[in-house]
Amino acid sequence: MRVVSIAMRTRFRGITLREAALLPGVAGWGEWSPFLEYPPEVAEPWLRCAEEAAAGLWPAPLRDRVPVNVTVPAVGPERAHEIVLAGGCRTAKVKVAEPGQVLAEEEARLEAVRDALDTLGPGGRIRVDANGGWSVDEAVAAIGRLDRAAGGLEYAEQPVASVEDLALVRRRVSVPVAADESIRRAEDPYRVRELDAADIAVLKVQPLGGVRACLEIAERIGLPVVVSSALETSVGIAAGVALAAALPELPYACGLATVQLLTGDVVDDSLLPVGGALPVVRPAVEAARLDALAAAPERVAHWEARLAQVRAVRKDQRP
Ligand SMILES: O=C(O)CCC(=O)C1=CC=C[C@@H](O)[C@@H]1C(=O)O
Repeated sequence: MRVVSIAMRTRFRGITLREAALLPGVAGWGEWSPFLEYPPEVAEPWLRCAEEAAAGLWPAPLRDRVPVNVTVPAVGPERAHEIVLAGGCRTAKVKVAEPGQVLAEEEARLEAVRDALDTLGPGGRIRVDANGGWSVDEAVAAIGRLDRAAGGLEYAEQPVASVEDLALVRRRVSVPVAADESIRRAEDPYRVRELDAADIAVLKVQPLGGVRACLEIAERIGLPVVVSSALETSVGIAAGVALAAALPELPYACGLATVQLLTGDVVDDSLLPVGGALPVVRPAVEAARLDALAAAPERVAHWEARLAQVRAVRKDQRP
């Protein structure tokens, strides 16, 4: 196992330093990078994703490029404008409902994003992600206001935390609703379908146990899918790209342009968007980069202990 530690360009999800473990296998490296606070049971499907990658078990691609969105953290309007211009993507996903933020700041962020997209040309789309940060009434009010500020929202992702509330919000707003945490953190990801709680399913390969597991969810959930990242290096992003490339239909841009949020990477040819899309490739890991980004020995020991804990959880789960 190799462990890397990479500084973020902008604080995102409360994180300023991203750690990832890379596991070798017959087909190359797989990335295992569950967030540090996740207990072993939660980190277990993330490991299945890394093992699948290292074993070379991805399905054949159906396309050779994957359209992506630029990800705009909860930053001020000037910075949001810069990020959208620099990204060159035609779709922007904007973080909203972060603690301590007021709606007026979010409206200003969305207006700046709209302005930057229009500078790049016609047809730009804006989606927002609230990470379950609103109550039902707050979500209904905020989505209306943000829809106006954005000049039309493509969709609102996880406006409220529970799947029941998601269904309530969906019935009260005209903007389409996407489910993320209601799928990847749920006991039963298919409750979203049973309750008619969403128009779109956001799938992340690591938390959901890999590319093939996600393909199965996509088939059973019966909703259009947006593949999104978990802030991986290009090794982990390649797994998301493999899923996006294998889906029978891909009507929306995917949230896989997040290598832009990192200050370093483990490959020379990072999976960064060109003309708003990622190429469907699996970039090769560079040994020199693993060395340059290597985490401190105590952090490597921490990840090794974590891996042992996840394997112990698996043993306990065996009948
Ligand atoms: O979807 C994107 O544009 C990028 C990925 C992204 O937003 C996230 C990645 C990792 C952790 C999450 O807090 C966050 C998300 O909420 O989807």
